[in-house]
Amino acid sequence: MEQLKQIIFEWVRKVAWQHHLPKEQISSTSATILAYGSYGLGVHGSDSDIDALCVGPYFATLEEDFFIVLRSMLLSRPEVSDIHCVKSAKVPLMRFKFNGISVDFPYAQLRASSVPDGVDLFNPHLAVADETSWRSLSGVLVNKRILQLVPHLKNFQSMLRCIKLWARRRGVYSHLLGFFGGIHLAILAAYVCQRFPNGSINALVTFFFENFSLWPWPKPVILQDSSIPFRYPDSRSLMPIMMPCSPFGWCNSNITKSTYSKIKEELQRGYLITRDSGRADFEWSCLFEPFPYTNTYASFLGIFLTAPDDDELGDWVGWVKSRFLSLLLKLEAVQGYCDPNPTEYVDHSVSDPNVVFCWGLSPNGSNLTDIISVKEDFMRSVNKDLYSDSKRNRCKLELLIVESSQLPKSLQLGSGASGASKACWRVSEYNQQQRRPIYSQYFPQYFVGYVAPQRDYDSAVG
Ligand SMILES: Nc1ncnc2c1ncn2[C@@H]1O[C@H](COP(=O)(O)OP(=O)(O)OP(=O)(O)O)[C@@H](O)[C@H]1O
Ligand SMILES: [Mg+2]
Ligand SMILES: [Mg+2]
Repeated sequence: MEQLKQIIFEWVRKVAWQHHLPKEQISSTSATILAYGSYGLGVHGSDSDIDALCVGPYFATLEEDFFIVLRSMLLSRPEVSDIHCVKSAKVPLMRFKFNGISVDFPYAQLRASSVPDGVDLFNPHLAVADETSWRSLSGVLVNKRILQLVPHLKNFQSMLRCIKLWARRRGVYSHLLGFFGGIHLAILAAYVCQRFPNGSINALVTFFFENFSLWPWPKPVILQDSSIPFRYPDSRSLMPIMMPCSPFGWCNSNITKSTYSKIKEELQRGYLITRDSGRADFEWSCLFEPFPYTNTYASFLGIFLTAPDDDELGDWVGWVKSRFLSLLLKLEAVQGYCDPNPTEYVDHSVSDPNVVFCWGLSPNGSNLTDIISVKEDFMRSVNKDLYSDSKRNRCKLELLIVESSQLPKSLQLGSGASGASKACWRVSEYNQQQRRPIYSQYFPQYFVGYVAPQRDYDSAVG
């Protein structure tokens, strides 16, 4: 953060000079960065990114000075790699790696000639340049508000770390895939801490599961004083959680029918386990056991992504993931239920850089024809607006139904709890043999997937 701050400091002076500001103004101007997200709350782990908001003065614009001047300054730094500009998002940002750590870096512009280090964002006279800057500021404001509302910071942090670990291990942590994101869990954890100000960490975790497994959803979770007037979320919102500061909107959520039911089951499981947390022989490790995908589902949808190098793979995976919600909804429509395991596996038998997703399918799911139509829809949605034709040729996507019995017995599909290391998916000979390809009827060059082979995977690979 200190190194980034230094870069921002140089940047704002360079921009002031480029805008021909008077010398005294150039030498006195300043910009800053503010941590938010899990890093700002002090609950980051090895899987977390750093979320840092860049706050700049009136003359430093988002379109040119941030996305062009600052980007090229960052590009020239040896610590920085994999820079991507996400310009069209509600909160536009740069995403890059700094010394290997992922950084989410949005920008807010103030109507001030200089932004000091300790800028007070709750100052009622704060002049924010535009709506986009307000949206970008909201992450920092929400964090600060949460920290103000929790009675005992250390207990809140420890308890939230436990809850995040539970959510990751049980496969219910991924905003993109319709599960909880960091912000949802932070608000739910803060809610429990508010109601139990003197609770030990054990008691807080236990109360979390009791409270939210019995919660009459879609009753909204509201952290602050409930006398604040608010409009109810729309009826499709299954687990509404209110942001704790003005304008008191609802936390964005992608929760679907399937992910709602998986989250509820996991909360219920947590409740049944932690009910006994007062017992002397209570084992907490049981709460954090990885979700047993292989034992739970008879078949999976394998989503195989490959690219010529790691940089392109990152881009490609990000793009395909941004289309995952439509795939999940379509699968739900034809299958009734789908469990989109958020873990990214790697097939080490394939020479190209790759990522494999493995989603649990309903045992009463529909037939292959329906699945083929789901695949075709998904390919259409991935290809629509694909940002480059060369990407289309170099990066590949395959969908394949894999029976659980075809997975090697040794393969435990856990839920990605093992930090940065990724699970190994071995499908070597299986890939080469017995597979009948299916091509998209809309994009004949596009490989939709394979018809699953009849014989058992284990016997195929010995
Ligand atoms: N769905 C959302 N609705 C509102 N704000 C969001 C949402 N997702 C992210 N944000 C904002 O961006 C911040 C960072 O999100 P991020 O996805 O990095 O999660 P995080 O809480 O930092 O957890 P992690 O440790 O997984 O990075 C959140 O704290 C929140 O302010
Ligand atoms: Mg984060
Ligand atoms: Mg982030």
